[in-house]
Amino acid sequence: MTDEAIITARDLGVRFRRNRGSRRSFKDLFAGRARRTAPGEFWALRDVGFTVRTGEAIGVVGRNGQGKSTLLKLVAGVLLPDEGSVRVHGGVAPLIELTGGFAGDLTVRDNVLLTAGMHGLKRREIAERFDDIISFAGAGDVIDTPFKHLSSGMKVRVAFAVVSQLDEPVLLVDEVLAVGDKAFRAKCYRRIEELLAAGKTLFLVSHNERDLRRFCTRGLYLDRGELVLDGPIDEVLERYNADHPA
Ligand SMILES: Nc1ncnc2c1ncn2[C@@H]1O[C@H](COP(=O)(O)OP(=O)(O)OP(=O)(O)O)[C@@H](O)[C@H]1O
Repeated sequence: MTDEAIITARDLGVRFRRNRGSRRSFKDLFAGRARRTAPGEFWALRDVGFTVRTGEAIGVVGRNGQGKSTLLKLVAGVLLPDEGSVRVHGGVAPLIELTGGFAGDLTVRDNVLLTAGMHGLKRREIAERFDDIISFAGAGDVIDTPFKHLSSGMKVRVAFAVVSQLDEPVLLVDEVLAVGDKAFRAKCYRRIEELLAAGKTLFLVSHNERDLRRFCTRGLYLDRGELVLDGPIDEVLERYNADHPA
């Protein structure tokens, strides 16, 4: 691990509406920052700040709906904060929703090519890694199948296989891995260990304590959108368990 900060998050806030699809009305766009929380709105995250050094492995814990996925989406840059900022020095390989940002109508092959290309892999590098990706996923039979027709488990297999082959320095893994079967999960965990050994930075959202202790050195505990504790993973889990006994 080096002392270099790879992620800096300051005063992060994300506001959602409880009962409407769209996050912002046209009128809101002109109301500016002075606008207070309107009725029906709530803060999914508020005043969240932390710094991550290269090579750290961070476990994000909290009950359902407390802002964990929202935080990962901010780090991935797929969601913009309403307050504060998050800066990542380098690219992010996100495995954060079942679809992994894949295009449902495109085939597995085209999704692999597109994702690898979007993350800056050269044509030759993609060609070299393509077979490994397909074989890691066990997706040889579905290469030309539209992604949307894959089973949930197979979607995750393909997404993990690609994301873990990108050269980005930061890897984000949401609970999606829980969908994979036991043998595939074991394979993913070995791959995550290799990536950590290679100096990558990891964010892992999980409700599985064993996984969190296995991979993570540090924990972020979110409750009602607030960062309750940022510390060594053992301390964070102890506090979380004390607050919410099974
Ligand atoms: N696009 C959205 N519009 C409105 N509310 C949302 C949106 N996305 C998330 N939320 C809400 O924000 C809160 C935080 O959600 P988030 O998915 O970050 O929780 P989480 O801690 O990851 O939960 P889980 O453990 O269940 O995955 C929840 O109340 C959720 O319903």
